[in-house]
Amino acid sequence: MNFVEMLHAAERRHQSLLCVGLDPDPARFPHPWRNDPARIYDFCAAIVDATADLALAFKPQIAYFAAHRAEDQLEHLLAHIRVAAPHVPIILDAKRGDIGSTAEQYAREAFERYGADAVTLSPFMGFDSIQPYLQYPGKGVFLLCRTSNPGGDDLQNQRLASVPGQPLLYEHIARLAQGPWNLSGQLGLVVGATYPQEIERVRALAPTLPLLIPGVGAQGGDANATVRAGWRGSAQQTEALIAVNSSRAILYASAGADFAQAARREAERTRALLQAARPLGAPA
Ligand SMILES: O=C(O)c1cc(=O)[nH]c(=O)n1[C@@H]1O[C@H](COP(=O)(O)O)[C@@H](O)[C@H]1O
Repeated sequence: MNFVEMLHAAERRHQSLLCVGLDPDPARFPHPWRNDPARIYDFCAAIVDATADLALAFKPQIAYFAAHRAEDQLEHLLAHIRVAAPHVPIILDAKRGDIGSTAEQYAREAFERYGADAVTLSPFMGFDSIQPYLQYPGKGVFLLCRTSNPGGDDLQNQRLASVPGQPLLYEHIARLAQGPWNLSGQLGLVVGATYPQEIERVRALAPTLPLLIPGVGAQGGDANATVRAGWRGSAQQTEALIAVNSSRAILYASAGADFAQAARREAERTRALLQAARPLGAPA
């Protein structure tokens, strides 16, 4: 199964559009694990176990591991997800972007070392910085398009005077990803839940691509508006998926010993909000 097929299968199996983000911050762990980076694996594995049947995808954020010299724990975590949640694809949030020869090493890290099913990338350095990842058949590649942060405007909302139609930069990225760059059907786009109008625009420009949409939960994005803007489906089938990510709101729903149960409750709540927002006539 390729990444997109895995995503569709997980969506059907778990009736979920929720991507559970794994951004482990030891300073927010419950006692007695607080401030102990050696517990990153234990914390994340408990979250995975508590949400395995609720998630459309898991998204570990690599910086939260690397900053604590915990890459070995990340490897171990991906191996655990394969066993505990074998139907749930893993998006490694790395946001890489570099010249081809270096990108080859990053691609190897994501797909061979960690065994991720998909990766997030910055498209800033152009198509040759994306190509090495496309050499891995069946793997998914999400390109940053219209990010959830306020500073996303600085570049992404600039107009490109030299491109026919003078699109905004994020619109141009969406068109490239839907069209000429998507040689092997592996591309998807990242669009922030904090900007539903832009999600709608990206969806219009990229009708068949999976969208990774972070920004509900801690960043305050509206789950209902997000789904209505980005979800494409009919009564018969889902045409193009969205994976709506929430990290901190789930991970730190409780600071106590009940953190995993609280994470499950918050994941259930978010999943239900996303399901309820699907347009009428769409598959339940
Ligand atoms: O690529 C991402 O995942 C991403 C893109 C974006 O535009 N905004 C964004 O917040 N993210 C990531 O999504 C997660 C959001 O976390 P919460 O705000 O805690 O739900 C973090 O891991 C971010 O790095």
